[in-house]
Amino acid sequence: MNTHELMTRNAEEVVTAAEGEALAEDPDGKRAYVGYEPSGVLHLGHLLTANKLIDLQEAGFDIVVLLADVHAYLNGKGTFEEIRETAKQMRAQFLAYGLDETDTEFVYGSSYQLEDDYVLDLHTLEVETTLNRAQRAMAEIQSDETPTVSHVVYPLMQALDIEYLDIDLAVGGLDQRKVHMLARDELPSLGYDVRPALHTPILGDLSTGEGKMSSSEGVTISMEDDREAIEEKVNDAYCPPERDPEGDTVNPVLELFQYHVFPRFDRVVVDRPAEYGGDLEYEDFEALADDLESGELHPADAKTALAEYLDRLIEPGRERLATFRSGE
Ligand SMILES: N[C@@H](Cc1ccc(O)cc1)C(=O)O
Repeated sequence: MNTHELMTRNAEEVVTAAEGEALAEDPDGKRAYVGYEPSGVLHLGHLLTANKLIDLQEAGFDIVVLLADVHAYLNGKGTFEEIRETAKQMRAQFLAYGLDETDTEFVYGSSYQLEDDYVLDLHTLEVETTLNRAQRAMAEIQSDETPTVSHVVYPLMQALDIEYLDIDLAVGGLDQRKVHMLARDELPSLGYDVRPALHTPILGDLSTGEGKMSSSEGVTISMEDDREAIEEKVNDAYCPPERDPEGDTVNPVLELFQYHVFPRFDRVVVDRPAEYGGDLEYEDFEALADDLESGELHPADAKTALAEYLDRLIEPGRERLATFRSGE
């Protein structure tokens, strides 16, 4: 896979596509980042963007993971001390998941977001941006409680992070799109460059294939889940035999293979007893999806394999989490 393919596989869009292409031509020394509000336990939502970071790392980008402690604080996620502690756990789980320690820079937001220059730039952005625009930027990030002033400061700080972390490519789920657009529109008013953004899709809920999968809404798989819990969730997952069911529904089992399993494994083996035709082997997602659609691969066998591969992916992070919890 060439650099541009690695960069764009499984991505929903790059804004703009032309800027993305230019970047892919020479990724050496270029910096890509994702920011995460610290959360104690990683779930598949975090891992989807982490997979993209691993792709970008392989393509030659330098990776920055922002542990967005101040943002979590602004978003009402606890006391500052709690958030800092959680951020440490999160970092350990990301490393265990497969981000290369020597090529990944972890930065705490609070290490630079409280400095004079940053805060003054923030105030300038506050003057430049309408309340309405800042609120719209937050619509898909902030949970449904009553918005507070902190919720409109939040996206402006996220925009500034791109400049202060010296980022060449901002990465995030599609829910970050409006913040990235705000950054593209407003950074030049401070004399800073416009940077491209890459967005990953938001996957459907495991049990229904509808809406969005996250820890707060619906069923997801997290690093807290043991093999049994993963099997249970995957077994209960919606898995229609046809590939593209009508409307907004997706096949979550296929999505998990596409976005989580195939990017991280060269080959997927589905165990099947000899009397049912023996093992099946896949080197790419399309072949597996075709077999599921044609009936060659039974949904129950696909689910058994999916649970096994997800378990393998999550295992190292789960162990780190257990070590953390036992106080080591
Ligand atoms: N907005 C991101 C967190 C984030 C914060 C600051 C950033 O610079 C980037 C990302 C989220 O929803 O989790």
